[in-house]
Amino acid sequence: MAQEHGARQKKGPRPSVARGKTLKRKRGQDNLSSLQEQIEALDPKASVASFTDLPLSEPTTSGLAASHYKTLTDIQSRAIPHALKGRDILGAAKTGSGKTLTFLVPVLENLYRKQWTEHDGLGALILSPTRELAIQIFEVLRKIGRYHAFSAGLVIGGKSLREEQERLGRMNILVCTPGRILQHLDQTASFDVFNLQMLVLDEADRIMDMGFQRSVDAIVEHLPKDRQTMLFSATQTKKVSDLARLSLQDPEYVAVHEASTTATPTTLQQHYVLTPLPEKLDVLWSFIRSNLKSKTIVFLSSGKQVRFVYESFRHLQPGIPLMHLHGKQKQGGRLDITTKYSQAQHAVLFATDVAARGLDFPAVDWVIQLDCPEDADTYIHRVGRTARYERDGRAVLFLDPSEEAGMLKRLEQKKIPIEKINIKANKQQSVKNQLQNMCFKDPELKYLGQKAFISYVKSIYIQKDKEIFKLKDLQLEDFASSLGLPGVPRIKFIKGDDTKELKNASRAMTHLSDDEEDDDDGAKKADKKDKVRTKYDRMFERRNQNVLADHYSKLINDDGTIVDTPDENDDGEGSGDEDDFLTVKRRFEAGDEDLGIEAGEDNTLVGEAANKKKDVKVVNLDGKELIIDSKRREKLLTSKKKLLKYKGNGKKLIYDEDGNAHEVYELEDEEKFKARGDASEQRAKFLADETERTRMADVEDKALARQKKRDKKEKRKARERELLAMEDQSDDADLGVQLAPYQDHHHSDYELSAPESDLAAAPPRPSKKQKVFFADPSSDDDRVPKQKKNKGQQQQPGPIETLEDLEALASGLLG
Ligand SMILES: Nc1ncnc2c1ncn2[C@@H]1O[C@H](COP(=O)(O)OP(=O)(O)OP(=O)(O)O)[C@@H](O)[C@H]1O
Repeated sequence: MAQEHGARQKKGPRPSVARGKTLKRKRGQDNLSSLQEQIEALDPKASVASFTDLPLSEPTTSGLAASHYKTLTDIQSRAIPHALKGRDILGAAKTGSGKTLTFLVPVLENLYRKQWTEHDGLGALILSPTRELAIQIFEVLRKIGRYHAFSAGLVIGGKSLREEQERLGRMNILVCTPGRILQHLDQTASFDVFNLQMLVLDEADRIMDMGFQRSVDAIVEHLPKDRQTMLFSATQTKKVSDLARLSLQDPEYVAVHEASTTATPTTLQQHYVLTPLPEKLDVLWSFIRSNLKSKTIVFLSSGKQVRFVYESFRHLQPGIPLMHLHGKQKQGGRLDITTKYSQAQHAVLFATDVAARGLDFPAVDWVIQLDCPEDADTYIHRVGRTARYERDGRAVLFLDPSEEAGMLKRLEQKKIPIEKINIKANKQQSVKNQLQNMCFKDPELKYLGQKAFISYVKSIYIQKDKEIFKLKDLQLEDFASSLGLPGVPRIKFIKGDDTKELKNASRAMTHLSDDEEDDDDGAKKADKKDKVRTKYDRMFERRNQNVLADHYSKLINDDGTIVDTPDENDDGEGSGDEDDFLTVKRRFEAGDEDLGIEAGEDNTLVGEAANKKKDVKVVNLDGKELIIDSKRREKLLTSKKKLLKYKGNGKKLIYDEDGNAHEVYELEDEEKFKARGDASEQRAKFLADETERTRMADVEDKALARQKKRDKKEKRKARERELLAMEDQSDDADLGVQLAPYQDHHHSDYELSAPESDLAAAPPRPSKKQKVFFADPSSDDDRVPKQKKNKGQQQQPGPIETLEDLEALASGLLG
């Protein structure tokens, strides 16, 4: 925009064009003041039926209409008016009731009424607990915000920090995951949030719980206190501690379904089946075989469980597409799966709780909880993936007899109606023998099975609610054999493991490392202590080492040296494996000749070759040892640049007034030093002083960088205002009108808009034939729920289909 105005000033606008623009601005200004008046006059308690009844700007109204949103849902009609008036909101409404629009509409509107431009910086920050949900929110924002001029970005990790850094400073609205945005707040000097107007937490109870506690508190520290804050969730509470942490000001608690008799959608049928742990997989298999024309999500307690069930069922070929989703997959794969599953008519998705909250997969028929959820809230969110926005859905919870009483009590406390059903005996099939066969033939699958077993047992062990989860009551031996395993894997527990912490901690940091999960007795403990061991070391120490995939085998050198490669894509939020933090010293193979590198005068390089046939050790100044082969050595000697690598770091010298060089820290006279007191005290004091000095310097640097940026922005804005005023003066002479600059942004490069495909038709409903798997205990009737017509269900248009699409989106500038 600044460029545009600069050019205009030089040439001078043609009178007719300028008059047209002035008129347009005047109209905009009038509309804006009238909108402001309407908002002030708006009675937030009056019921609003249609979006056109709300005092919304033209771009938002058009965006909603183009996305086929006409009437408001309950939560929308009760919360949007408060939010438009700038109130802090605590929004609670059932799953699938339209909470996303409830915060997105006010975000767009409140920034629009403030005439937010790119020079104003970040106006709204929307936090989501998972990447998938952030992507989904971002897509809805793109749909309804398509006629606005704001710039919006998606910051969810999984791509280069630097690329994001470059663009962040230009964003008006950001949708992000807590970890990644905190990284930017700490590290990106150009990213300034001093002007932030709105903070939104979707799935707020999840974001405020222990897993994100530190990140959220640190994020909030960066934000201005004077802002509008909105919290939404299907399991939202009025927890005082949360309100204090976010400094909410007199929030409006909008709990639409608080008075409702159930906490879950009324269109959802909920059942549980009593299935002893060793029979779970048989029942699940039989269910899938009987519902080949359905769309189902199966929730399991860990990524390892998900992988095993997915891989083994895939081998068994049930006759329906199978997919799997868990936090350890790479971002591209995760995106691919969510897109494919969204578009699928019939499919089974095996997932961890990464898919439990917020995801709006269209037309899901069944939610199966193969593993019991950790609490009733998780239950509510999992089953909420079906029966969304006026649709029907069915949910089935698998309970081991030991879990039944405890879980039913918890569900009742949360007003969740659930009924027991039985499995029709004639529909049951067993896959136990097939799994045993497969594990025998395919060691890789057996290995996955062992991992699945261990992770399941551990998941039960670390659960907090011991009224539900009783490890000692589970038939573990039979469970292991139901997975096809020849024996029960040995497990060692560490006391003090905490469910939430474990779930959220980077996997690399958990106590539960692979060596504790081994069923192997061959690994020698004494050895383990002395060596630096990688995950590959541990794999090779296992008895079942032939289970390793080709990929791992390639990592072994001929002589058995193991090469560990760092996972560049591991962003700490999902990809990578649990032990990636362990690395071995990189080792080069021994060469034929000696290195011939002599110690230099400054002793930077020491060549040491005891024997021509042996390794050559190079010790650099930092004391690191490297072993170099002959070919590499030759190359090394020809390349000064490469040699620099072994030279260690240079010394920093300071010159005094007489031009004499000094080291930064020089030894002082020993007597003087002793006279000043105890050495350790002096050391501690020195460290404390230096730490404080660097901290202060860092604070000053950051403040300076921010101030510079603010000044620059201010200058730019002042210039823009000046130009507009000049234009106004000349136009006023002709027309006597005032200008409003925001209209100029319309359809500019920074527009928050993208062409959208129209809504896809809802997939056909499952046929009657496929729904005869579960039987009501009180009757033999196979009656199925009537499927309601899919009234106005908003399908995901799914424009983000590939990683490239996501990168393009995440890069921020849309239009
Ligand atoms: N006013 C509306 N008219 C028609 N469809 C709507 C309306 N509001 C929301 N929807 C649709 O309802 C579905 C659920 O909306 P949304 O994802 O916002 O629910 P939610 O309350 O956030 O659910 P969850 O608690 O699971 O996160 C979406 O497909 C959305 O397009």
